[in-house]
Amino acid sequence: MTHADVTPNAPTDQQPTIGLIGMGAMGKMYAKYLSAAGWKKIHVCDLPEMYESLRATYENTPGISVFPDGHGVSRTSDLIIYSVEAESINKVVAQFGPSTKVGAIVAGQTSVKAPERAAFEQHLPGDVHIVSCHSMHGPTVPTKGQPLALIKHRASDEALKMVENIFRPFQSRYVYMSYEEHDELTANTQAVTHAAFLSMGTAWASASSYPWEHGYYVGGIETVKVNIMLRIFSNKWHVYAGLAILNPSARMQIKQYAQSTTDIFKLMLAADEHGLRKRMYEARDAVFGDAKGPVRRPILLSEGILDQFSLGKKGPHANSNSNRPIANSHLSLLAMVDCWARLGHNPFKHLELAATPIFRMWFGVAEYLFRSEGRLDGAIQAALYDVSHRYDDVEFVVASRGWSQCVSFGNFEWYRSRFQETAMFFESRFEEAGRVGSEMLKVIMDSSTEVADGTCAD
Ligand SMILES: NC(=O)C1=CN([C@@H]2O[C@H](COP(=O)(O)OP(=O)(O)OC[C@H]3O[C@@H](n4cnc5c(N)ncnc54)[C@H](OP(=O)(O)O)[C@@H]3O)[C@@H](O)[C@H]2O)C=CC1
Ligand SMILES: O=C(O)C(=O)Cc1ccc(O)cc1
Repeated sequence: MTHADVTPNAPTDQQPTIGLIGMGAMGKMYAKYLSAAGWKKIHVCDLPEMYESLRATYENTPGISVFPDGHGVSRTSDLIIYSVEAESINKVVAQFGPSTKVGAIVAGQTSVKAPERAAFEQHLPGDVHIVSCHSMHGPTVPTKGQPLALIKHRASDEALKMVENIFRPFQSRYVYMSYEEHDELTANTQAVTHAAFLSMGTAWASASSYPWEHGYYVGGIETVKVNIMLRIFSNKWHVYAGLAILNPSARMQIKQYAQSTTDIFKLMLAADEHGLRKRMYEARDAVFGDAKGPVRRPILLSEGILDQFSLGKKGPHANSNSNRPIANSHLSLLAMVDCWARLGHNPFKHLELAATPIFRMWFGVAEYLFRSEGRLDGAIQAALYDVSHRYDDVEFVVASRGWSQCVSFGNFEWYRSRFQETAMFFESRFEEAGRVGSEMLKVIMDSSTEVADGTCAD
């Protein structure tokens, strides 16, 4: 038996040593699952100043040994996973890569692979394998059933098999791709989706308005917008900055999103009903045309389900007769589908391949809106003639252009301050939103996995 075939039940001396460099949210998640599965030799480190506190954290966790830095981890491990900031990957691999054990396998968890690939190619010795990875979900989402990208870049089949076996306890769904395919896919799914939610947050913060307080955003689709926005702003800024700024494909997609937002807003201001309807119907047909997707149950079951996860109470602005939220232009969603159409994307393909939970939700609400003529026409009418959301819409246009410029300039400091300023505004609700958001993702993910007749429920 070789390391490649071994399971966590094997005697300790026959098990591979698994190294984790970077013990932030993702490193800790991997340590937790791998140790719980019974892998008995897990060597971890963070920055040297974290050594003592990491030792204290793991002193009673079976299988985990803490090292002062990445040299010890690299020299002793058969599989080394770098889970550090994308912006730092080059520096960290330059430091510890040369210490990699002969014949070991090296992986990275970074959400954007272009810098990781360059760092590995430049700094790793020629006698080590590169099989990279990316768990396509945040650290608090259970790994079971989620896509886990595996990138066999410079490696033997045996090395890939060993990585598959080590990660098996995650019960994730392996998706095989190249480094380039990874970055193209995540630009299409993650980067542009985040642009929409970052813009919502910045727009609401710029208007100094908590969306759950004024009654417009407390039901149905609005619940998804608010909960996911809060989830993103409660995560680390560098995760979003890295995957947008360092992904060569992301800039253009985010720019198109801002352009779609602006174009639609101009049609709204001009009350150009014919122009807006034509553009939205064309976008809908391009993205949701019948031939596009497999027949399956749509992602959202009902507004009733979503309403359970609302952070606010229906207030005076909610339409109390029908108990449904008031009409909204849904500018962020009109722009999303328009953007997918103009970029020639087929989000069904992305869903099948490797969608993150947030993309899945976002696609779900877009589908919910666009696959119902009544709902889409309601949004178009509201966009053209109901001015109650205009204040939010104008803030949204400005915010989406701001995020696009920020990503285009590639300035991490600017990104950090934009992100943190908005995050500060919403901070008091992060804890509750994390809990409610996780529950919402779980219920909706569970409801979206079965194949059914493809019709959209009310
Ligand atoms: N969070 C998420 O939702 C997901 C993140 N990812 C990706 O995973 C990677 C890690 O993300 P995440 O865990 O969230 O980020 P964190 O900031 O929580 O963790 C990164 C850790 O690496 C540490 N680190 C930095 N330099 C070194 C070094 N030289 N030696 C050892 N440790 C070092 C950091 O220390 P310090 O903080 O002091 O810099 C930090 O503790 C990123 O590339 C991210 O894009 C992938 C999937 C999901
Ligand atoms: O689901 C999302 O898009 C998230 O925001 C969480 C996330 C962030 C970074 C990743 O590399 C993967 C998942």
